[in-house]
Amino acid sequence: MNRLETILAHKQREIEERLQTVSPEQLERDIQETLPPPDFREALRRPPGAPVRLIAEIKRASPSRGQMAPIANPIELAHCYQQNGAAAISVLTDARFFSGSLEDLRAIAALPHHPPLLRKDFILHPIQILEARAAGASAVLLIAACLSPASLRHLMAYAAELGMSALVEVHNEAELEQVLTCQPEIIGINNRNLRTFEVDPYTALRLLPLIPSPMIKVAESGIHTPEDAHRFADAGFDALLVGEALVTAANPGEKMKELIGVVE
Ligand SMILES: O=P(O)(O)OC[C@@H](O)[C@@H](O)c1c[nH]c2ccccc12
Repeated sequence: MNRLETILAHKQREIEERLQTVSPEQLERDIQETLPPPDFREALRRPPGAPVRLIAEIKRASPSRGQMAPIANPIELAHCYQQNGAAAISVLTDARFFSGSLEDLRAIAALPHHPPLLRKDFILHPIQILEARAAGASAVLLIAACLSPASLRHLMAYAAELGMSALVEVHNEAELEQVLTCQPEIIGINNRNLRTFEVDPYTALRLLPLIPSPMIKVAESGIHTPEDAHRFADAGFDALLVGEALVTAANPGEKMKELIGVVE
């Protein structure tokens, strides 16, 4: 099994357990009592001449890096991201491989005037989108490598029904071609191959010209230096998704300024 297959096998089991314990009706009632979440898509849109947007990620660990940062207080880190101009915050909610949780997301969603939150997980079933919305997320990640075109379309429609956005992630031309038939509003190009966890920073630059212009384009993974940020910003990406470089920085707020400060 490659790394992605191992993760997905585990995720299927986790979803089966969740379906035994959570009540969709209760989640729907909870949602009715909350305000609609802030608009993720609008937060990422970059008008001509404006600086590139930054999606700052809360990430403790990953299969490729192991434990990266303890992040004992995710609310404090989210607050720092908010103070330093994050357009949105990505919260890894997978526990087994990334040491995250839906609790992290819920706690951050309680911050006043927080930026839109993305549930970053391996989403295979609508219950995960319902849980994300109930926890306060504005958006979910949908990974083309994990989903058939039919299930991608179904999950995108369900997110829209709940007033949420979907960040649809691709890693190569074939995935992009499939995904474009579903007409997503936001496409993320992951420089990291989830089957091997290797990063090739040219992936996003190579695929960018193949994306029709009204779609919002996000470059993901392996962005560490101002030069990296500059390269993707100049190429025309609306937003950059950055995890490791921020969570391992001695001063994540300074690191954010360093990354977005260099782009005009
Ligand atoms: O830590 P990095 O290299 O800055 O990467 C962030 C983000 O792109 C990465 O966490 C990610 C992108 N797509 C994913 C899918 C699943 C898990 C994680 C990811």
